[in-house]
Amino acid sequence: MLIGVYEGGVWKIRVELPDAYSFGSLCLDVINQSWSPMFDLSNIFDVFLPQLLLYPNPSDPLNRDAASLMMKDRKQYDQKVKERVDEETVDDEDVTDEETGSSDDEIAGHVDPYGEDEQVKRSHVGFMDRLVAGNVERDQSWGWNMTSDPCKDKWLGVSCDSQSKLVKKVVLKQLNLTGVLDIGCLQADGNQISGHLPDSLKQLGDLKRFDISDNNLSSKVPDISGISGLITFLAQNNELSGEVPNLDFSNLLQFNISNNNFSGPIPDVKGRFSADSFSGNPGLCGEVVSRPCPPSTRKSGDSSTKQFAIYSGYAALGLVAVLFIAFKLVGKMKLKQDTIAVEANTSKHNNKTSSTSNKSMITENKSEYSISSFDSRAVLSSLVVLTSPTVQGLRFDDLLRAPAELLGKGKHGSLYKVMLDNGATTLAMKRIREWSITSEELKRRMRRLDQARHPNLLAPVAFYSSKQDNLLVYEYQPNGSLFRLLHGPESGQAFEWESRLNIAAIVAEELAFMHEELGEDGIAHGNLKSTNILFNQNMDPSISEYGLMEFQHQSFDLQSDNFGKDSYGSFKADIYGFGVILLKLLTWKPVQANGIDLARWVHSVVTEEWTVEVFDKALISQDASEERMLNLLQIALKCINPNPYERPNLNQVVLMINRLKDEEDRSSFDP
Ligand SMILES: Nc1ncnc2c1ncn2[C@@H]1O[C@H](COP(=O)(O)OP(=O)(O)OP(=O)(O)O)[C@@H](O)[C@H]1O
Repeated sequence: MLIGVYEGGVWKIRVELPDAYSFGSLCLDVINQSWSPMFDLSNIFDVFLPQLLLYPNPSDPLNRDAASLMMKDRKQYDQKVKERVDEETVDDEDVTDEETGSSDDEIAGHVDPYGEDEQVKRSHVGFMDRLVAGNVERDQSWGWNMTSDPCKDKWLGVSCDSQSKLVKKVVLKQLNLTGVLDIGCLQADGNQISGHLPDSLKQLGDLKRFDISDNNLSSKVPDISGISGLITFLAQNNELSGEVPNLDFSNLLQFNISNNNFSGPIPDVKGRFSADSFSGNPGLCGEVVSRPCPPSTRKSGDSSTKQFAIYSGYAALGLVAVLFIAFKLVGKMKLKQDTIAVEANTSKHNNKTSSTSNKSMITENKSEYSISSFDSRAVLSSLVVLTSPTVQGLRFDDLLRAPAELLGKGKHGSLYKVMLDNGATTLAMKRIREWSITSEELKRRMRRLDQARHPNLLAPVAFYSSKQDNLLVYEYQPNGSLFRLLHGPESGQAFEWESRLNIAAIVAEELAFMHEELGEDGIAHGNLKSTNILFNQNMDPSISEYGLMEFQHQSFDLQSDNFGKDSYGSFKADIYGFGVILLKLLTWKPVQANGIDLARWVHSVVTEEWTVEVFDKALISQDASEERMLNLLQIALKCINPNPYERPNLNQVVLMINRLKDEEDRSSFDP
C-alpha cells in the first residue's frame, strides 16, 4: 500500500520475463536497468516500484513534463499526481490495459478537464456509489451523477448555500441505503472549512488517515482514542482547542497539531514527535516543548495518575529531606553507610577522583539517588550479581559510592561509567526509571541471558530492580560503539572493508545464537542499533543491552501496523535493525527515525540508478570488491524488507555473510 500522494491508487503492472530467464530471482529490468538477478519479485513489488513512485528520478525522466513540474513546483506536482490517482482509481474498471500503459507517460502533460468543483462532485458521486453498492435501485431523479449539478439540479438530500451555491449539508434519510462506508482516509486539508468537528468522528473505527490541516476549524477534537488503527493525524493550522487528542502515539506515523489553540500537558508521545508537531500552541506544556507544566495541571485517565505519581514522588522527596535534617539535628542517625551524602563518598573516594566529570554518582546525581537512599539497607540486599567473575561480591553501596561519569542519556535511561577499586574495575551502569517490566520478568530475563552466554554478547553482570528504579550493570567496553567509530571524533580513520565485513559476520552470528537460544523464551534484542554494538580491548564487536526493550524498530510498511507487539515481531524487528546496521557499514550514513530514513534513501538511490553511489566513498577508494559490496547490500535489503514475514531469519543471514567472507578471504590469498 502506498502512502502520501499515491494513497488509494491502483496500478496495473505487466511483468515480462526474458526468454533466457533461468535465475531463481528477478531482475531490475522493470525499471529500465541492466540485468542483474539480485532481487526477487517481492523486492520489486514491495520496494522498488513503490520507491520509484515516491522518489522518481527527475534527472532521467521517462516523462519530461512530469519531471520538470516536479523540479519547478513540488506542491503542484503532488497535487497533480493526487488528482490523477483519484481519477484513475474511480474509473479503474473502465481502464483497459492499453490505456493504463499510456497513462504513465502523461502525468504532467495531462490537462485536467475538471475544475475543483468537479473534483468535489466526483467525491460525492463516489460516496453515493458506495452507499448504494448496487443493492438499491437508484432513481434518476436523485441526481448524484456527474452530468448534473448538486445545487442547480437539486440532488436528493443536498442543501446548498443560497449565495455561494456550494453544498452545505447532505441528509440521506430513509433511502434504504445498504452499502458499506469503510472510511479509511478522511482528508480535507487546505480548504476553508470552519465550524466544529462532529462527535460522530469517533464512529469511524476504520480510519487510518485523518488530515484536516490548513482550515478554520475551531472546536475541541472529539475523543477518538477508540480508533485504534489511526496512523496519520494532521490538524495543523486551524483554531482547534482543548487538550491534545488522546491517541495511541506508538502507532502514529504522522502527527501535527501545530498552530492551533490547544492547551494543557502534552502526553507521552513515545519519543516519536518533536516540538515541531506542537509549536504555535502557547497553552501547551511538557517536556517536548520544553515548557514545564504548572503543578495544578490535571489530566484525566492515565496521565493524571502519572502526574499524581510524580507529584507524590516530590512530596516523598520533601519528606525524606525533612526527616533527614531532623535526624541530623537530634543526632540519632549515623551517617556511615546508609546516608547518601557528599562527605561520605568524598572521604572514601576523593583521592581517586581527579577530574570534575569523575564525580561520584551520588554527588553528581544526588536528587536522582535520594529515593534509593530512603531505604538503603533494603536496596543493599537486592543487587543481584550474576555469574561474571569480574564483580563477585559487588554491593549496591559500592556502586553508589564509586566515582562515576555520565556517558549518555538514551531513550530509555542514563548510562554511567563507574570506576571501582581505584579504577581497577570499570563498569557501565544503565539506569532505567520508567519501565513497564515487572521485577519478576526482569529477573527471568536476566537469568536467561546469563545462561545463554555467547563470547561476543555483552551480558549484564549484575542488576537491581525496585518500583522506582532499575539498574543494569555491564562490563565497560573501552573502545566505544560502532556509532562512535562511524560518526565520532575518530571517524576519519580508515575503516577497512574487511573489518566491516567481519563486524557484520560477528554481529550476525551473535544475534543468530541469541535468537536460537532465547526464541522460545520470547527474548529478542528489541533495540538493535549502532550505539549498542560495542568494541572490547581487541576491537571485537559485542552486542549490548540485549533483551531490555520489547520493540523499537518500526518498519515503514503500513501493513505491519500491529507488527511487533508480540515477541515474534521483536525478532523480526531485530533483523530489520541488523539490516540498518549493514546499511550503515556500507554507506557510512547517519540514521534517524530508527533507520527508516536511511533505508528509504538507499532504496531511492538503488532504484534510481543502481550505481555504486550508495556506498561509502572510502570503500570505493580502497578498491573493495564492488560485487561483494553489492551482495552485502542485497542482504541488507532483504533484512529491511517492508514485509517482516519476508525477512530472512538470522541463520540464513549468517550463511550469506559467511559465504561473502569466504570469498573475501579467498580473494586476499589469491588476488
Ligand atoms: N558497556 C558499555 N561500555 C561502554 N560504553 C557503553 C556501554 N554501554 C553503552 N555505552 C555507550 O554509552 C552511550 C549511552 O548509552 P545508552 O544505552 O544510554 O544510550 P543509547 O544506546 O544511545 O540509547 P538507548 O537508550 O536507546 O539504548 C552510548 O554511546 C553507548 O554506546
